Amino acid sequence: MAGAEWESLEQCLEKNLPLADLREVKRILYGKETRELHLPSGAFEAASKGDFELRGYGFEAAEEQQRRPRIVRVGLVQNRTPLPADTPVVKQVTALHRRIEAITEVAATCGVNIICFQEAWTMPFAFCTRERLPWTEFAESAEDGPTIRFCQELARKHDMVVVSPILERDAEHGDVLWNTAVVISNSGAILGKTRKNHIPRVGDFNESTYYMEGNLGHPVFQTQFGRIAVNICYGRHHPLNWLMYSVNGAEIIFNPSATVGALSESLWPIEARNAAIANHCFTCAINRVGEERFPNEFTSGDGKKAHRDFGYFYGSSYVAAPDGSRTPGLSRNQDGLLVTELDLNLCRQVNDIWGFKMTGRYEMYAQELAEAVKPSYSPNIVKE
Ligand SMILES: NC(=O)NCCC(=O)O
Repeated sequence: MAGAEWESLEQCLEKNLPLADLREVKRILYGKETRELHLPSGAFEAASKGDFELRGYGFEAAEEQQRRPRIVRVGLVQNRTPLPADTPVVKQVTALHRRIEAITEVAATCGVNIICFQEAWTMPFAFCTRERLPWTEFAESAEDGPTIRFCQELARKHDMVVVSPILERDAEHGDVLWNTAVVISNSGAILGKTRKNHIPRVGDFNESTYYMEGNLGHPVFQTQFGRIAVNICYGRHHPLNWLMYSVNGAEIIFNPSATVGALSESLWPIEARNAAIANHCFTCAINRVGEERFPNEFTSGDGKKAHRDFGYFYGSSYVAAPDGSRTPGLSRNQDGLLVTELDLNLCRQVNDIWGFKMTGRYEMYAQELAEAVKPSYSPNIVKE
């Protein structure tokens, strides 16, 4: 499996396909072409100086007579952990704060209204180790922890909604840990939090050692820029999880993730895009970048030799639209900021064309599912 030396699927296609073929391949792989967004030259200079990729795209919606366009700019941030995993905890968190502060600064100059960081962005993805210390020391309060206060400052300074996925320690309820995303309004007030509903038990993703399945359901947050929800990482494999955010009215669903190439890279371009299509909403898939090495070797009961690293986090963050089109991905090997302009009117417009909300048989599914989860259930298989 390719590591950092292979930059992206897009770059490979552009390099190797004749123009006419490239157009058709892109039409099928990405839907209709997304417009390149004009971003300030100073932003590109700052990105290049700060050693991260900056890309901008825009999705169009048709003009309506009775509604004005509902334009919003989202920023997706993917990044490496800047310091080795055995550096003292506070140093690692501080370095990540500085990195994100610099990228958010550039996002502000690009007019970003809502920014979302990657899953558990304040720490290395240490859940593979199943060790407690020092990794549980990265957990902090979702109400007044240092990262939340830092994000509140960012939100106020840049008039930006901030979606901050962290490892949460809930001191009010037995000091329990959760995999949480905190949504901070552009006023700086905490709008609320949402927790990861599904915990992976696959490969080295041994996250059930640290926290339980989320208990907050599928909240949707009304922001000044639209209704948003957060489906954290592994939740993207569960179509009903996406559906429930959409049932509650989400227009944009963020999917902050941490996943590696050998496990999921072929699923990555499909799942968030499919969710955008099926739910008539925008989806924003974000993945971290690079390799993270841990001080002690670990195994995961899969016959593989003991190892110290997780494999390759392949970045490739992208945004998908309700009409099935999507932006190209950020690179597989660099920190990056993807700025995307959305017209939220597209959600209803596509709903009116395809009508999945109208034709979905939710009552029938609800009844059948309510039966199927009963221990006495017998599957409806018709036999000769
Ligand atoms: N962080 C996380 O849930 N990763 C699981 C692997 C995957 O969903 O690709």
